[in-house]
This record gives sequence, structure tokens and C-alpha cells, in this order.
Amino acid sequence: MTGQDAIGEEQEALDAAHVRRLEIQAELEQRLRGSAEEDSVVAAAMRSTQTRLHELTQAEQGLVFGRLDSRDGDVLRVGRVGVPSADDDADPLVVDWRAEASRPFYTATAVAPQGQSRRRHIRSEGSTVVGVDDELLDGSTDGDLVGEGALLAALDERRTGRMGTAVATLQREQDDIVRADARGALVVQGGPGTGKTVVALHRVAYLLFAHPQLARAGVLVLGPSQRFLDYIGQVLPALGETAVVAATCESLVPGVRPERRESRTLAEIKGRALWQRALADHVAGLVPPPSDLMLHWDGEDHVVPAETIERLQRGALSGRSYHHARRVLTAQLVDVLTELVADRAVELLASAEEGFEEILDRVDKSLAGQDDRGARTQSSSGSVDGELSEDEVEELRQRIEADPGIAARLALRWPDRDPADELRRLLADRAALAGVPGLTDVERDLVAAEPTPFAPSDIALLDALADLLGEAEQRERQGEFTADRAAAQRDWVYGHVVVDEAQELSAMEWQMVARRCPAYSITAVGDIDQTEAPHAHMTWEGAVGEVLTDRWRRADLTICYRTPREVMELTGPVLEAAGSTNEPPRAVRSSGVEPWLRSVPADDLAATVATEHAALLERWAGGSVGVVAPVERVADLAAALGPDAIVMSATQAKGLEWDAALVVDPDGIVAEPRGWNGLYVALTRCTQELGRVEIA
Ligand SMILES: Nc1ncnc2c1ncn2[C@@H]1O[C@H](COP(=O)(O)OP(=O)(O)OP(=O)(O)O)[C@@H](O)[C@H]1O
Repeated sequence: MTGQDAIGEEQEALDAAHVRRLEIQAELEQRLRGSAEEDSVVAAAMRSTQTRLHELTQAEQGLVFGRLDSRDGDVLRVGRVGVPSADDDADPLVVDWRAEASRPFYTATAVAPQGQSRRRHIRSEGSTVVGVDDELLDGSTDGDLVGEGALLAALDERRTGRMGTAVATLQREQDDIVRADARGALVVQGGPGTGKTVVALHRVAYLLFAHPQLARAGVLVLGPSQRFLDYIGQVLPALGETAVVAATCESLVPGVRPERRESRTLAEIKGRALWQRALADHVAGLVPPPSDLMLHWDGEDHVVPAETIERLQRGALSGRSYHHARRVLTAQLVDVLTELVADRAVELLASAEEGFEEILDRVDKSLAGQDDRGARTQSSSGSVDGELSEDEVEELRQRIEADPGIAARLALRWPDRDPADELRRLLADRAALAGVPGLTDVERDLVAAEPTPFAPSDIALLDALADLLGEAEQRERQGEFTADRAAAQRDWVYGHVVVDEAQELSAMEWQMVARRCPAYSITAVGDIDQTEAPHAHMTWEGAVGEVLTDRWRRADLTICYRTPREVMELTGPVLEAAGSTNEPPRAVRSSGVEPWLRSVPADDLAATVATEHAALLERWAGGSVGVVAPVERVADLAAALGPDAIVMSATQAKGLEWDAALVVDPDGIVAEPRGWNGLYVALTRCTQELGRVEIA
């Protein structure tokens, strides 16, 4: 069959899939119009219909991108979404890339063909097939890459500043991670450009497909910065996914944002795991010590003895947050007071009755003296026993509960606490900080010197404190997922959490992650060698071990898809200087452009950068050029290069990529904290050309 015949054949199949897709869309729209959200079952069905409709609508581009021919002659077409045939008994026109049946498309090799004889990559523009790329799985060729032609074509495309999907060209080691078991935490180590972000995002799409119940709780995607989240922002919608909240660690606590930057030293101190224990101790110290409690009701004083309070408080606190325990104890104290008041009523009546008895006795006696009528009967005394009926007790309890005086008295004893106020108070209180074990006096002074306003590392402390304190008011358990609802609720529990650039998280930020998914269904991707955060870890054991303990497993990505071989060759000594213990990734492609270096006097730096930047923009017209410089040079360079230029520090460049990268003053980058790691990031941002301008 000629290439043209193959294109014609695939065009026919694609046309049929599109026709059927539109038919299904029309059916779904009809169904949505016809049903009202009457009850939860109907509402749930509608939501799933909407999701399906959304997926189909998004799938216009790349509806079919692959085909597998089995040795038995069966043909299976793989695409962004499944498209069933109109005939129930017929094979589907397209199988969803996430379905188990599609797996050999990503994993079959000539050595292990899994019953397949050929894999075909189908390239289309809009709804027109423009090319096919066949790979025979009969042992005639074997390489590391699946669908090499299609992959290299994808990698060579111009970078637009937005990440694209890689469903058509996911590689075996990537696919293994995408489809890995959702249970437990998975930490993926991969060098620059190994597709960690790609894998993490496709994993979200896969998990939501394979475990639809996850959509009820949603997935949280944590990235290092808003700029990064904007960069990847198109991928999940393009994969049809909407059950996702994207955030940074700084934006995880609703309504609170850092209001200032902070020193690395302080960020490191406040990121340490020891704060979790210290905050728990602090909150435990806020609980009032048991003592006799005097409560006033209806003109009477009632005392709840310290021992009773101690017993109830211990029970209320077990496994509960400060506020939850407070609510439980308050309810119990209302019960206790109700009992005391009810008992007092019985006592009063009893004593009143005693007085009454005496009178009656005297009357009896005097009467007995006058005639022989017998003493009064027992029944006449028993008719008034003072016991309240159940309804009366309940009514009394409600009155006590609603009484503002009692509520104020209980609130005075065990007050509500606002987490932000409490954190400010603690951080400013040198004496209270003395109770934080593991800090030196100098470190305590540093913390106490800058208690407010909140800096980035305070967000994780605030989150921990808010969690320990719990909600002051009882709330409904979380309902059905909507991104707005989940994002607005600090203690929303997600079905899965994905962390990108995971090497940057402090131990306290890992606590934030763990809190949002106590089942530890977590995928964390990162490169420990690109770490720039102030924590001192150079291994994953160190970075995540304190929080995830032994409840995580590791996977590795070893092939670099972004950075060309010519550039990767420069990184060996940089990695070594950074103290890396990891194997550098292997670049799959060469761009044919040798990296270059200009050495200029300091005074000529800005002018040289401007000239080289303009030249790169011209060479990579239609694509993108990024400039990475030491922090203190960024503002001046940005001003010199104009508003459209992309100029940033190594930290800001993390996770991003451009066709060409211009690294300015590499020695200046090295001189920054964790500078070798920073230079490693800067050097690995380009897909085609790397230029460096250093000071001679
Ligand atoms: N299987 C693939 N098919 C097509 N493109 C891919 C594939 N894997 C990775 N890429 C591309 O390679 C580039 C690097 O991927 P990605 O940004 O996910 O790497 P990374 O490991 O997160 O890098 P960094 O460590 O720099 O953040 C991106 O342009 C991505 O689209």
C-alpha cells in the first residue's frame, strides 16, 4: 500500500469517527435538554453526560492519532476519546487512549510485540489526515523509542509558550507511570525535559478515566508558580479534564496570600518538619486546664467539678481538633448542667415535700388525738415526686443550650481561636517560641523578629495550625466536586494530588499535601538536582521521608525529550558541582546547533544580550526565546529588552521551555544560593539553541 493509499484509508476512518462523534454529541445534548435536576441520581447522571459531552467536544483535534494491527488481522484505532459504533455489536470506531486495550500502542516493541504486527501514527491537521508513520513490530527494527518519527516531529515543533498534549507519542517509561496504581504515593525522579510534567498531567487524565469516582472529590494539581500553571493550563482541558483544581503552595489556604518575601534562612527554618509537633503542642496548650466550673441558671449556682471536666475533656479531645473537641465538650456540659438543674428541682421538691410531710405529720397526730381516723395514705404523698418527664428535660436542655449567658461563660472558658491571629501571636512571642524544640536561640530570634505580615513559608504553618484548630463552626461534609467549591474549602479532601517540581516543597508543605489526600493517593514529579528551595536535601528520601515516611515508592524517567544532545553534553560538570548522585538523562535528539558562548566586558553585557536576543528571535521566528539571568540583573535586562521579551531568574524558569535560551552571566547564577542547581535549570530550557553570554 502506498503512503497515499494509507492516508486515504485513515481519512475515511477519521471521517466516519467524526460523523459518529457528532451524532453522539447531538444525542447527549438532547438528553441534557430533556432532564431536569430533580434528584441526586438524575443530577449525577447529568454530570456524567456533561463530562462526556465536554470530552467529545474537546476531541475534535486528534480524534484518531494511532492504529494498531494485530497479528490476527484485527485493527484498533486509538484516539483522545472512545467513539462507539452505531451498531452495538460492532467494534468501536475509536478506543480511548486510556483504555486497557490501547496500552500496546504505547508499550509494544519489536522484541515484545504483545500480539501486534504494526503501530501506525496518524498525523492530522483539523479533520484532515496529513501523514502516517508506520512501525513494524515484527522484529525487523528495534529502538528505545515508540513511534520515533512522530515523536521527533512533535519534539521539533516550535514552542508557543503553552504546553501541548503528548497522548499520541507517550513513551513506554512514561506510560508505565501514567497508568501506575493510584494507591500510595509515587515519587517520579527525572532530569530536565524527561516529560515529568507531561506524565503528571496525562496521569490525571488517565486516573479520572480509570477511576471515575475520583471526579467526585477532584484532583489537585500543585505547581511551583502561577506562570507555570498558566503554561500547562491548556493540557488538562485539551485532554477533556475538568475535575481539577490547579494551585501553588502559596494559594492553598483560601483567602490568604503571602504579603512579603522572606530570607532563605527564615524560609528554611519555617519549612522544617519540627513545626508540626510544635504547633500541635501549642494548640494542646490552648486547651483550658480542668477546674471547677460555676454555671448560673435560674438564680441558682451549679458547679461542675474539675474531675468531671477533666474526664469529659479527655474524651472530647481524643482524635479531635481543638474546635471540634470544644463543640463536643460544650454539648456535654449543657447535658451536665441540664442534669444538675433537673436534680436540683427534684431536691427542692423533696425538701419542700419534707416540710410538707412534717406539717402533715403534726396534723395527723393532732387528728389522731381527736378521732380514730387512720393516718393519711401513702399514695397521697407519692403523687408529687419532682421528677421531670423526658420532654421536660429536653425542653430544659434546649433552653440552656440557647441561653446567651451560658454560651458566653463556656466560650470564656474555652474560646474560639482564629488560626491567623494565633500564628501571628505565636511567631511574635519569644517566650512561646522557647517551647518549640529543635530551634537554636538565634533561630528563635530570627523568627520572632519577622512575625508579620505573612511570608510564603507561613502559609504551610497557617495551614497546619488551621487543621489542628479545626473549623470553629460545624460544617456539612464536602459535597460533590466543583473546582470553585474545592478551592474555597481549606480542608477539602481530594481523590488524588499531583505535585510538579516536587523537589521544591518543604517538609511543612508536604504536610499540606498529605492533609489534602490522607489516603496518600499522590503523584509527585520532580528533579532533585534542580532543587533551589532552601531546604538542604539532595535525595528524595531526605525530601519526602519525614512526612511520607515509608509510604511512597519511586519511579525514574531517564530520557530527555526537550534538550538537545549538544546542550546536555554541557551539563555533566554542572551536575557534578551541584553534588548530584543521579544519572543525567539521555537526550533523544540532536538539534544540529552547537551551543555558543560570548565573553564580554561587564559594561558591554546589556548591549551584547540585546543584540544576541534580537538575532535569536529572528532565527526562531514563530517560536519563543527566553533569557535567564541572575536575580539582580533580571529587572535591568527586562527593561533593556522591552516588554515582549521573556526575562527571568533560574527559579522562575523552572519547568518552562523555549526554542532558544540565552543564559546571561552564568557565573552570577552559580553565585546564587544553590547556584549550580540553578545553572542546571537555566542550561536545560531550550529545545533547539543555547547561547551564553558571560562576563570576561
Ligand atoms: N512522549 C512525548 N511526546 C511528545 N513530547 C514530549 C513527550 N515527552 C515529553 N515531551 C515534550 O518534552 C518537553 C519536556 O517535557 P516536560 O516539560 O514534561 O519535562 P520535565 O521533565 O517536566 O522538564 P523540567 O524538569 O525542565 O520541568 C515538553 O515540550 C514536552 O511536551
